Amino acid sequence: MTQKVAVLGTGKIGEALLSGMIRGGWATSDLLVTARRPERAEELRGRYGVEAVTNAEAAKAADTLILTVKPQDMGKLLDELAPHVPADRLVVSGAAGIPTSFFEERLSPGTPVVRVMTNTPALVDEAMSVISGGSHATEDHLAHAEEIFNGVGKTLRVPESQQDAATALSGSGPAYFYFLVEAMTDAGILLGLPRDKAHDLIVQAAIGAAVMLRDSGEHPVRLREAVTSPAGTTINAIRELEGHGVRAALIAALEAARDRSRELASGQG
Ligand SMILES: NC(=O)C1=CN([C@@H]2O[C@H](COP(=O)(O)OP(=O)(O)OC[C@H]3O[C@@H](n4cnc5c(N)ncnc54)[C@H](O)[C@@H]3O)[C@@H](O)[C@H]2O)C=CC1
Ligand SMILES: O=C(O)[C@@H]1CCC=N1
Repeated sequence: MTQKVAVLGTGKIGEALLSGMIRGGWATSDLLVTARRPERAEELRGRYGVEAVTNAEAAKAADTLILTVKPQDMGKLLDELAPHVPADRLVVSGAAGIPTSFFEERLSPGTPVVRVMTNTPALVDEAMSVISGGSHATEDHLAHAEEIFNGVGKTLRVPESQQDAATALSGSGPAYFYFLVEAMTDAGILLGLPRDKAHDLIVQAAIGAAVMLRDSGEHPVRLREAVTSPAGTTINAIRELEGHGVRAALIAALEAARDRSRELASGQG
């Protein structure tokens, strides 16, 4: 069955998903987008050849509605959409924090809702998208959401109770790695390297480490031990990281991200 999919509120994440779906072979005639600003709608039309419509038109025309506005804008979007969404539409939320019950309470009784937390590597087909169904989502609805998000990377189903933790780990996760690269590039400058060289060294070390983590089947501890020679350089660095509480800082940071996701649950911000 051909399914028309609309991305509503096509900002950074919405565009990443849209571009991935087109790369993955979706016909642009099966895709719709909505945007708040007319210039943005025009930009998306020009860049991808997709039709840009109003939120109400998208609700009528598409079988699957993917809502990618900020959590704080979701209540307003649902107020606008609710009168136009028949109960047989699949509603997919990409927003942090907001539970499926928030949508179910505002849409026609029985509307299936799937919650997905993806991340920006969707732009390079390396997303991690974590998927949970609401109370009316069937196996078919979850499989359809997986089909869409598998096009931009990996997917994983979790109980909805784990979504705030997933948001802290993989949703926000890329930002932590960019932060580390930024900090380590500064260290390279302190050690006398030009910024561009420091950046290239750290980025390639990150890519190499990421591929080994994914493909070697080894535990991260084993991989780190293989780098850490007796009386060598690495152990001096590790001692500093432990001394500065970096492990504890990361645990606290992810806990704070999880807590913020919980706070966003009301859609008020
Ligand atoms: N940026 C990220 O790394 C990730 C973001 N998310 C979630 O994705 C959602 C979007 O985040 P971003 O793409 O970063 O934000 P963004 O601000 O780039 O995109 C949101 C877009 O929605 C539009 N919008 C707001 N209200 C609208 C309405 N009523 N009708 C049509 N368009 C409307 C805005 O103009 C904006 O272009 C958020 O809910 C966030 O929690 C999830 C995973 C990762
Ligand atoms: O920072 C945020 O709220 C969004 C959700 C996960 C990543 N970015």
